[in-house]
Amino acid sequence: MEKPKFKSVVEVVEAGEELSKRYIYPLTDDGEDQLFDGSVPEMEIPAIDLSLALSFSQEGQAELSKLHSALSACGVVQVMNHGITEALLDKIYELTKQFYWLSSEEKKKYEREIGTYEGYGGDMILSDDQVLDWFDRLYLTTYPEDQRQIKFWPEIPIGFRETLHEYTIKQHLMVEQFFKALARSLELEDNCFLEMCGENTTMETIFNLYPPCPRPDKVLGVKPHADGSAFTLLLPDKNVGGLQFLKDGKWYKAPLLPHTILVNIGDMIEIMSNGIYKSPVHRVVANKEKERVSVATFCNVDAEKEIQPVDGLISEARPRLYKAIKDYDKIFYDYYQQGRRAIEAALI
Ligand SMILES: O=C(O)CCC(=O)C(=O)O
Ligand SMILES: [Fe+2]
Repeated sequence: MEKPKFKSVVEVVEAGEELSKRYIYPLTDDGEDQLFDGSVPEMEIPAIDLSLALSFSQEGQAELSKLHSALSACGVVQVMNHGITEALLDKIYELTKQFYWLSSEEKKKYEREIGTYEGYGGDMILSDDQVLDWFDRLYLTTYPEDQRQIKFWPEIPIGFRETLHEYTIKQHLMVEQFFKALARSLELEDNCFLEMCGENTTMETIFNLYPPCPRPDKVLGVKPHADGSAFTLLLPDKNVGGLQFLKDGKWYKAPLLPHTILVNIGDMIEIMSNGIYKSPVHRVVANKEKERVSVATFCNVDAEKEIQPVDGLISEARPRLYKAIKDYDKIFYDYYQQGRRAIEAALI
């Protein structure tokens, strides 16, 4: 159960208080962990033309092979030709920033309640010894429409609701295409994942703000985690870096990638693909001078559906890795806040 509210990071900053110990990461024996300052090597994230990948042409086949090798090696790609205009992506960034520039009083009209995700607030605190992440967020269910809680959708900045609605419709089309590309890249029927996910695939969009942090050497924007989604569409800040991925035990920073959408695999597709596609562990480091924003959309499996590795991806050479699992989101958050990977609970 969530503990009573701590302060939002913006409130901590505004009050000019000394940094609470609750944000400081304890030292571990692994010196690598302490490199929070962004001086890690840059990761190359392959670019995939989504429209071309689905085109039934030779070039399309090459694109699908590229997708396969990227997702089996590191679980993240930048997607181009996704059907969403640059202008719309720019508008989403802009409205996110404008929302966070509002007064605390205005933002609190959309404040989430203790023990629930939806709305504006800080990191959810599940235990007294949990190290807190340096972000504030606005968490909104966007799809299907009848699951929206409109009272949490900001009325100001003007246009926020309409633009998020438009973005959701466009994302939904892209999500269907991406599910098909995933299936095709694994030589499965186009609708294989879509059918397993159920008709009620849900989408949640999270608007993250990382204010400047006085101790970026000791505090993290977001602790290391893998996403519990099927996959995540991510718009990282166009100008301020901070996102890092763990690959073969080492951290790499994501390059700044204006105008593409990063898509990372989440635990659901790792399970359904029998571990062929990886749900990458990632984190966000804090920045001393600059604020950073990002907008992540989690595409989730219908909670009622049981998910498991697809038959066609199980063989003698590749035995089944995961059991059938339901209501994954219920166990996910507990594991997440302990810095553990929830997917371990699904391992055979
Ligand atoms: O801010 C980012 O770039 C990533 C955020 C993230 O990993 C998440 O919200 O799950
Ligand atoms: Fe994430």
